[in-house]
Amino acid sequence: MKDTVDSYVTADGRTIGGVMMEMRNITLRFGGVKAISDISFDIREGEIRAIIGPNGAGKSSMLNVISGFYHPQEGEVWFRGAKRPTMKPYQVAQQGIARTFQNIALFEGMTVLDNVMTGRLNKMKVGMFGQAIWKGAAEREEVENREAVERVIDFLEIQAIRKTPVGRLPYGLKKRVELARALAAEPKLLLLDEPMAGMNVEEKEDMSRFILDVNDEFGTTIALIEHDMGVVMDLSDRVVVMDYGRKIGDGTPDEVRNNQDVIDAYLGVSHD
Ligand SMILES: Nc1ncnc2c1ncn2[C@@H]1O[C@H](COP(=O)(O)OP(=O)(O)OP(=O)(O)O)[C@@H](O)[C@H]1O
Repeated sequence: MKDTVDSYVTADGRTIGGVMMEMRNITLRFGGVKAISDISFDIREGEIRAIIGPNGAGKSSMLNVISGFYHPQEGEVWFRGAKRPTMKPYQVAQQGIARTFQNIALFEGMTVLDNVMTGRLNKMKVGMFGQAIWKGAAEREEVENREAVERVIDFLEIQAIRKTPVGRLPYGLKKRVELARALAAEPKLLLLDEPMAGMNVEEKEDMSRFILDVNDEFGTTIALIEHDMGVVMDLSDRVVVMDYGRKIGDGTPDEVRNNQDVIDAYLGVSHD
């Protein structure tokens, strides 16, 4: 039903719009290894979309295709109604797609504030040369950047640590700073690679709340990979399930939970 309508309202009152991103028949190989085998799915405006699957299923590879780090040998990526040409990651970022990484990728020696500021780099239009010529424009841009960063810092409740070097923070807070950096780019689509990995229960609860709030208050579309099933089923509107590079399920959390192929994959039932 949901695949055929333009938009719908979720049980908790959020509006999910039309298709934002479409992966069509994506195949990605590394030498002889087929990391992704002919997979198609879409992500709708305003949606929280999860990609799940056992280890080595191809989830990170898929996120890397979306963010332009990997280029599939076959298939097409469509974004907001247009087929995307082969793009470099920074070009994908300029289209409004930001991401976090499975292993935290922050500058440990830099403060929280400066790390979050790096999320604005793809927004800077004036550049070094321009700064010398258009002083006014450069100053305006600087103010805009500062304001956007401060908004995110407030939103994610990390004011108290804004001057702290990231290397000194506990793991859960580093993950939150990474989210802040991605949000500073004001993305239309936010990709989260295992946002809860390595977190304790309380940290997971906090992160879940922030993800829901980002989606609700900024209207950001979110695609995430996550191993914690409880979290995935609570957070997501729809779930894609991968196994050995293939798509074995796609639907609401309830549909996926009751899908026999998915149950088999998680129980480790052998393949023919
Ligand atoms: N850069 C690469 N070079 C070669 N093989 C790769 C590369 N990246 C991924 N693979 C292979 O592609 C397959 C899918 O890996 P991928 O990391 O996408 O799976 P995953 O579902 O994200 O796994 P995990 O949950 O363990 O992170 C694996 O067999 C992996 O070894």
